Amino acid sequence: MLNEQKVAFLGAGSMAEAMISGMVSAKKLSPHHIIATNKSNEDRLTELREKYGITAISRDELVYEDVDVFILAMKPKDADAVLADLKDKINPNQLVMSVLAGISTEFMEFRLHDNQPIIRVMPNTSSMMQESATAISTGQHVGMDHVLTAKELLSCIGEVYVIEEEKMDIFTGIAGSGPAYFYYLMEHIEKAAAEEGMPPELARQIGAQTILGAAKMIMNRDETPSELRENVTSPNGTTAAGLDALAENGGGRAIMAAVKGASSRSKEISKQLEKVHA
Ligand SMILES: NC(=O)C1=CN([C@@H]2O[C@H](COP(=O)(O)OP(=O)(O)OC[C@H]3O[C@@H](n4cnc5c(N)ncnc54)[C@H](O)[C@@H]3O)[C@@H](O)[C@H]2O)C=CC1
Ligand SMILES: O=C(O)[C@@H]1CCC=N1
Repeated sequence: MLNEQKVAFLGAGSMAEAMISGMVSAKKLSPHHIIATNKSNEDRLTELREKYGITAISRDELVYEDVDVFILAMKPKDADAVLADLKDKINPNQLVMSVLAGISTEFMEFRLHDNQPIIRVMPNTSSMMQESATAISTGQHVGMDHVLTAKELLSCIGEVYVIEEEKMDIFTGIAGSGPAYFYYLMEHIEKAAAEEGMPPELARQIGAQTILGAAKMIMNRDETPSELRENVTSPNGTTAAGLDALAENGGGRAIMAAVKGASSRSKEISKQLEKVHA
């Protein structure tokens, strides 16, 4: 189904690259049918072309009518300018997907054609390993065929969850921004290990394997995370000491604050744009 589809990214930064990498690895689309575009950075396009064998061209070179699916992948602050430009170049049969944090389908629908099918997407950079947790929510003019196309395309980069748009902010707090929390955790694991004399590279491998193992346990076992944690924790043992230190230092609160902070920022971006364009 995806075979003949042409997918054009508008914006060629880290998120676009992570998705492109996953899509190329999945081999469901011809790499030539994956098109990366940006406003002006030609070196970046050359890099992507050489690394992934895709079509990488400037926005001005893009033949808009040949594209089946557009993926908006610039920063939210550039959305308005890009949408204004896009409106004159696309038709209402083309599917527009957007990975922009905080930009609602309503905002995009208002700026494109009546009846434009728009799907809001929240992937994460683990797309590069085809391990993204990706959410989609649909605009008013999206049909089942569009949803199927989006799901098939995004399954190239990992798991896909269809959610209500009002849940996009919290999804962003958990999954869009989520990899950064685990990288931050790893940075501190490495630091503690180094202070105890373990080489950081070795600590990195051990820490990553530990996160991977815990994730697989959560995904494949029936126990809840609390039960799994209890199974690790011997009375008066090492884990109890570690968890006590986490609690004493506000570990749980800090994790909740991170998720809620990112979610709030997603809401705030939406509100700021609504205000500017009211
Ligand atoms: N980085 C991440 O982990 C995630 C990012 N996102 C979303 O992805 C989007 C892009 O984020 P990043 O890739 O991290 O940013 P980035 O700064 O790495 O890339 C932005 C890209 O947009 C291009 N650009 C800027 N103005 C443009 C225009 N007018 N027309 C075409 N291209 C234009 C830039 O040249 C650059 O290639 C953001 O909206 C962000 O909310 C969503 C999920 C995760
Ligand atoms: O930091 C950001 O705004 C983007 C959206 C989710 C992850 N990165």
